Amino acid sequence: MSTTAALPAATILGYPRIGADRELKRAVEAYWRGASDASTLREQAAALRTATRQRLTALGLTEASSVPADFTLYDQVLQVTATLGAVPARFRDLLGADPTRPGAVDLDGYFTLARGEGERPAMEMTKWLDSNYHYLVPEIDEATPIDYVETTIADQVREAVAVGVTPRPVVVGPVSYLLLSKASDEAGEDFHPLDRLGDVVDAYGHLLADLQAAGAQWVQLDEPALTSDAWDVEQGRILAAVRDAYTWLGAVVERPAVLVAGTYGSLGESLPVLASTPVEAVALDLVAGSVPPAQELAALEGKAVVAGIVSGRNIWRTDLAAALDTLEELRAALPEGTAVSVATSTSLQHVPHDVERETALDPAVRSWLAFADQKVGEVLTLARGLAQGREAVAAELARDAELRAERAAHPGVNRPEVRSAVAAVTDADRTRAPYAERKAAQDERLGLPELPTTTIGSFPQTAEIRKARAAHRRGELDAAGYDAAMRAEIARVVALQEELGLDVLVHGEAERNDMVQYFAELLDGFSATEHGWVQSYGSRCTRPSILWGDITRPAPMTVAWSSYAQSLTDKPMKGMLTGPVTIMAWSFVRDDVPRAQVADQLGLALRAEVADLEAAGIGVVQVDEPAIRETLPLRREDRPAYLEWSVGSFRLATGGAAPATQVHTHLCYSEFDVVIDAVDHLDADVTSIEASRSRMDILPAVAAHGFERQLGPGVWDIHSPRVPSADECTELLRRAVDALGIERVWVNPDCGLKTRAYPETEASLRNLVEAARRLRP
Ligand code: MET
Ligand SMILES: [Zn+2]
Repeated sequence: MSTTAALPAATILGYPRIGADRELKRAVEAYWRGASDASTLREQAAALRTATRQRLTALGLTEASSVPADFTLYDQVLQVTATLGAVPARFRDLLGADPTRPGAVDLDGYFTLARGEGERPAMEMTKWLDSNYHYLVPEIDEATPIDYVETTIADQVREAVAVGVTPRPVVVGPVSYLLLSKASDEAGEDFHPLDRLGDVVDAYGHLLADLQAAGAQWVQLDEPALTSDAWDVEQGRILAAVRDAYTWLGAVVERPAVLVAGTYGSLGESLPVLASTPVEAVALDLVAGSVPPAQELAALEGKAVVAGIVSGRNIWRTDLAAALDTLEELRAALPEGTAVSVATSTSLQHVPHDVERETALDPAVRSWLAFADQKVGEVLTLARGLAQGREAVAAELARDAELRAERAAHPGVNRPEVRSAVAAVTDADRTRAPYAERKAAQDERLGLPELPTTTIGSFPQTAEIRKARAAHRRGELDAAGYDAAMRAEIARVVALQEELGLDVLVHGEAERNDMVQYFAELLDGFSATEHGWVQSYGSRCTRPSILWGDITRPAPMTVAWSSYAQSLTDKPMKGMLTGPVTIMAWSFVRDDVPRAQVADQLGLALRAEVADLEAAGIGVVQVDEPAIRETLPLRREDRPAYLEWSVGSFRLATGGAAPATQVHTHLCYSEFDVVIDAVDHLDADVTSIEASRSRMDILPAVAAHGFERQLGPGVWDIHSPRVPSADECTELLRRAVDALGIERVWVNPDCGLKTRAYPETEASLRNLVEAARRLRP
């Protein structure tokens, strides 16, 4: 590297890829269906990139290297896997599909990695840090090919340069890539993906050279994994990896300047290590993290600093005055003359595009929000304020202060009756009768056999259900017609469960489009958006609700459906609620009160719902908390406080239930072992978890922990259309019985059935019931 171009004064660390109207989703899904061909898809993707570049330029990101080049057709981690040709052994034949690019997958191969094919399961998907985005987990072993084999990332740079824009390519950095990987099934006993750091860094060296050749002046290497200290490898080894990787990459002769981005939290001990390497700039997340101590900042002498001060995670306007305070504090603590750029804290991929389009939203609420495009404006404003002084942005500061005051004074934001109800909560409200007493009362009331069978709640969402919901939304089906359609569906699902011989029935959740949105629409304090889509994974998007006010429950939310369902059967009907933590995790949550306050407000609303279900004669209530694991803080020291309020809110929701009411909870896609203690503290009578894919591996840990209540480790992996045989279910169940004792085991699938079709649902449930019967004494 000869000369380093200055970093732009304002930039963003990434931008949503899916398109303001989900163009990418439509384009790739049409391709998958065979409704378009590869060249059409490539053209559509290029058009989307062009539109994004033009949009960002029009919004004011006009300096060289201020527009990120971070596009990928599916996932940013998979993009690195493709770039390195680092595919799992079961997909190796896909390498070399394109003779012009030896060792690389082609377009179809890229999608096959993500989606699987025939007997070959897709690469595993898991949550990206503590966000709702899912990435594809690389599977690495001693023999995984790792090389610089494909040029998609550099091609994006060339494409932009050709139209006069110098973009800043964004790539997941080498250390995070390996920390986010898992050892493949073929790996040796002691292998850790970090063992391959040298090969990965070597490949990145070639990538950097190609980016330089393509015309990039800067490259951004995202190292979000460095802001967590909860990896399965010692911190010292991670720090050594950081030092080695960036010392080595710094020595690459032909390369752009390197910006290492520490996103989703503070870099902590990684910061001094990065400071000791030749990288040209470091990005700090000042939203999830904080301004580092002065002596660490002093070590950054000679490097540029990117200050991530506008949240890439939430949808609230930035408090501009407070942000300027932080930026000035940072600048004052840095060595004299350090260049400070203003940026978002993370990529904006977690937020929707443009709040201006939300014309149906209450204008007051809308005025408090900033989506991706508004955040670009905030970054530019703050950069101007930092460079020229507050007077230069006086109008923006005044407007922001005004909106902030309006928000604080809005009657829905602060409801005294809600605040005092939360303040009046006591420990007793979060405490049920001792388990032994509950167990006796529930056994007597429910009279269930040993190894009781149940499902997790939802039944397949058929085309008819979706049609009825859509017609109702469009006003073509009136409330009575919609109600009748849902009741007919409930009756069908109840009859099916009776025929299958299940013991605890569900109403099937036909009326729910989504397990969080359903409640958000019925509670006060939430708003929905029309266009607020964010990428969840691949082509899948969600439209999170906005939780902006104090929460109240104007009317019962589930009682009519559950009691209708109960009226159709003598078997116990399970009422079905979504827990406070999951409602929060899958919504955009207000930033003006502590999360513990919000959680307790939700807890109280759900507590009232539980009471109404009980009053309607429902004897079993399930409160789903699948998200309790995914919002676990990235740093261990922050976890106890989180678990305290999150567990507390669940207990508030369920703590009023009578001893004879059986409380269930359900967790899925979770590494159950890390939260086992917290789950134990939920004090649910029955907990269902995901366990079939891991062949019940979790059970010894559960048994060792001394988790004493009932557990339903899933015996059917509902994420796949495969029907497990009765033998297979029996075998899994036998393991569960051996580990836990027959009196504690429930028999259920891994998760809800709403994404499944009826044929495999019926066949699988039949086998599941059969397995329980075989093992009953
Ligand atoms: C993601 S957990 C899903 C739980 C919900 N009760 C269902 O069955 O769909
Ligand atoms: Zn689930």
